[in-house]
Amino acid sequence: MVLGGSSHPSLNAVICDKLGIPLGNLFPYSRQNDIPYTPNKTGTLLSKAANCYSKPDFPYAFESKPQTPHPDNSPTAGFFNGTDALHKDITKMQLDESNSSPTSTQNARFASYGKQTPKRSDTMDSIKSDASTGQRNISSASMTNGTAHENDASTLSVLSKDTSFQPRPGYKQWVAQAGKLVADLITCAGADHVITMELHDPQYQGFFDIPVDNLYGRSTLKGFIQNSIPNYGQAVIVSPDAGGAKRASSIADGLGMPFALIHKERRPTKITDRQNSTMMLVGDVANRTCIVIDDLADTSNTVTRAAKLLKKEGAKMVYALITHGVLSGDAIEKINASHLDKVVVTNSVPQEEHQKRCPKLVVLDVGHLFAEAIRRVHHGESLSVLFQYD
Ligand SMILES: O=P(O)(O)OC[C@H]1O[C@H](OP(=O)(O)OP(=O)(O)O)[C@H](O)[C@@H]1O
Repeated sequence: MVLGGSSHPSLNAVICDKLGIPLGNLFPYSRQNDIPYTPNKTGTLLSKAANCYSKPDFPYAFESKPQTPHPDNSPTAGFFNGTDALHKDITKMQLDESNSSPTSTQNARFASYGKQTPKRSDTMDSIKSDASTGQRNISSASMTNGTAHENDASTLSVLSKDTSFQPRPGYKQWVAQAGKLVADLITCAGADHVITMELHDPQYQGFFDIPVDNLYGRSTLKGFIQNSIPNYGQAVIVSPDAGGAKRASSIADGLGMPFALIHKERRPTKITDRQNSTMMLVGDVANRTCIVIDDLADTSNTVTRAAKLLKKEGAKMVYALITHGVLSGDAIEKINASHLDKVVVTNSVPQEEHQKRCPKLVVLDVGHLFAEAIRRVHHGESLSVLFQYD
């Protein structure tokens, strides 16, 4: 399945058709909402939506039924679900084995789990004590004696019984629950491998219990800078917020270009204060071309406000290079009216309609990256070559 891939419909369809795999979709759920899961909490992005959740006639609730996988209910949560299921299998096989002597290699293997587990209480204790101090030293503990599958058995035992998540009083979860839920749904639906592009945070690969290959759009964006921006060596790469600084600075380092950072503060006290959140520039952009790099533009507030600030600070031209051009709501109108001179996006999101309405929009194709990744996965080849330019 291709996720977050080229959304050029015909291209995706051709890739999937040729390889005999189903066509996937975007994974926009990895960006967390900007409020904790408390309906009456005043937040920023989704506050208005959150307030309407508390109205009695509103048809949806934050907590879905059945409940969203969550560390508090570990039997349904992704990783623990897997280990629980495996643990149950092992226990069942142990019971079977106690009724009849093992006749196959597999039965003999699982029988050894049962025999070894009691002897490993010292190792389990050490893991338990490590967990209580916030450190999991499972790998080193499990290598102290025994074979790999013996270690697996005791580790599974510990994970499913002893390390269930205990929230501290007052602890608020800041997790993209929708992202975890959708990852679990995809896995439950039968996917055994996921290919994504530029997850908002690479850590979101951990939402999945199956292998994930997260591709990057940076090589494509770098190619545009080198081939289409005149005198790009004199330009400045700008990150519009601290969260994207690593992404933008890696491009600046790779091309030997200077780097500037905009500090975006999104901590208003009231819903209506959101537009007043402040942006401050660190770096010199006067009389230079600025290239704003970001992973996504949704409302396009971030890039349009960045462009306004950069022009105010003396920038000659402002390009925005964005991997995922979601461009929802009135984003296109904002871009048209903004100080941005050009907005460059990839076709990880369909751009045909956006292009008709936005003369500043340039679209780069990333279909070949997905095609190569799929080909390599299909033939069991390494994917690392696809990341070497990042
Ligand atoms: O077009 P917009 O609606 O303004 O959204 C785009 C911004 O949102 C994301 O960052 P976010 O605000 O989530 O902060 P982070 O990078 O620190 O996670 C993303 O990295 C962009 O900067």
